[in-house]
Amino acid sequence: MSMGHYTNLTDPRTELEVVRDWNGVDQVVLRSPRGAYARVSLHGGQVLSWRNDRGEELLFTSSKAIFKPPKATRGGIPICFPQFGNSGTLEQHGFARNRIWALDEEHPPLNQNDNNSKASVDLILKPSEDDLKCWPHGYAFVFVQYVFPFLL
Ligand SMILES: O=P(O)(O)OC[C@H]1O[C@@H](O)[C@H](O)[C@@H](O)[C@@H]1O
Repeated sequence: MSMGHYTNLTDPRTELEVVRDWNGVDQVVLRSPRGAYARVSLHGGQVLSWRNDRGEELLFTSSKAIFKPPKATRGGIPICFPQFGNSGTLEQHGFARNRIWALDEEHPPLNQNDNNSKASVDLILKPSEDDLKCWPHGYAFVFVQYVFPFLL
């Protein structure tokens, strides 16, 4: 699999790999030359870990987190869509946290003119028929680009 299609790495020293988690879901792992680290799961398109170059975890994950679909992971950076909390008729924080996202190969980088060293991960969620039945407001897809500025 060509990783270059999935991320916009402006620092060629950055290591990137796609690994499979214990549920068979892909995760994108980024490592900077100085040891900073990020892990993004395609389950929910969620950032699960972000560590600085001193190895310190910058994101909270609950000790009660359940890392198994269809339960959303409690912690990291979740994508709450199309509702937050119980503000609508859907499951808490919407269904996007419980879907398997895809790495987006087609979207052009949003930060094309920014020469700072960094890496980004592009993710896309396309609605299923069932999604459109329970949330019939019509949308083509949800696109998310995470930009990690630690890769210096
Ligand atoms: O427990 P979940 O579904 O992962 O949601 C995370 C948290 O989301 C918050 O919005 C709620 O106030 C918390 O009660 C909840 O624990």
